Amino acid sequence: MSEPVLSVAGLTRAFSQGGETIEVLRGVDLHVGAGEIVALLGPSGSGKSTLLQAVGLLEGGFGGSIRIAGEQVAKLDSDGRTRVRRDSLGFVYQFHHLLPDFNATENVVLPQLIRDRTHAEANARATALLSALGLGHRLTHRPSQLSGGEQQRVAVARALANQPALVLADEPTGNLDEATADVVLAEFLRLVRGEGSAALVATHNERMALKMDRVVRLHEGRLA
Ligand SMILES: Nc1ncnc2c1ncn2[C@@H]1O[C@H](COP(=O)(O)OP(=O)(O)OP(=O)(O)O)[C@@H](O)[C@H]1O
Repeated sequence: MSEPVLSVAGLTRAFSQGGETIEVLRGVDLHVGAGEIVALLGPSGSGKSTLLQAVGLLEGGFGGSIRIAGEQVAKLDSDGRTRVRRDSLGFVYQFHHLLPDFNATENVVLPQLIRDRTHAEANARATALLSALGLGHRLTHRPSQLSGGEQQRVAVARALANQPALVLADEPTGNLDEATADVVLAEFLRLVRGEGSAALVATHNERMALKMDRVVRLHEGRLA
């Protein structure tokens, strides 16, 4: 069997707050295979975002082991973390975090230029991804000129722009009404599968979680 895209072992994270220590992650073990889409389910405050931030190398202060695409990344310095995020990871958040002064295409082009693609290559890929998400008619709209669902589709295209081995998504449809959320999630899953990426998707929505390949549940700081 090929090595998992993500292997987390004994992951811990505690926060000190007002003289009290809150142990949010108490030894999380998790493996995500190549191309596998895993739902990370848990109630509010159970530590889903904390886990995604650790795996996304966005936060320090955790203990344990994290391997991404075969590389131990838990102890990398800032340059190393930036490299892994750029080369192996894509991110989708509840709120899109698109660059407001750039249009839809440009938001998907920019991360590719950091990977040394030519402008023509990056533009072609951005157009293909956005068109696959039904945004072929919105390529030059800025985020403020797009609906919430359209903005999230652009964020999905941006996350997949560099063909990441692993997409980390934190409540990717949490800001959308139920009907729009269903459509955007279906498109997200179709595109991630089509691209062959793996994904770890945090949600508190059981119904959405069941549309993914596997569900893991965060409970009292561990995965069940
Ligand atoms: N910087 C911090 N300092 C202190 N406590 C924190 C910090 N960040 C998170 N926590 C606490 O850790 C717990 C887990 O938070 P986290 O955001 O990971 O939960 P979550 O499962 O993503 O919740 P939600 O579904 O509401 O987004 C919460 O009780 C939160 O208050």
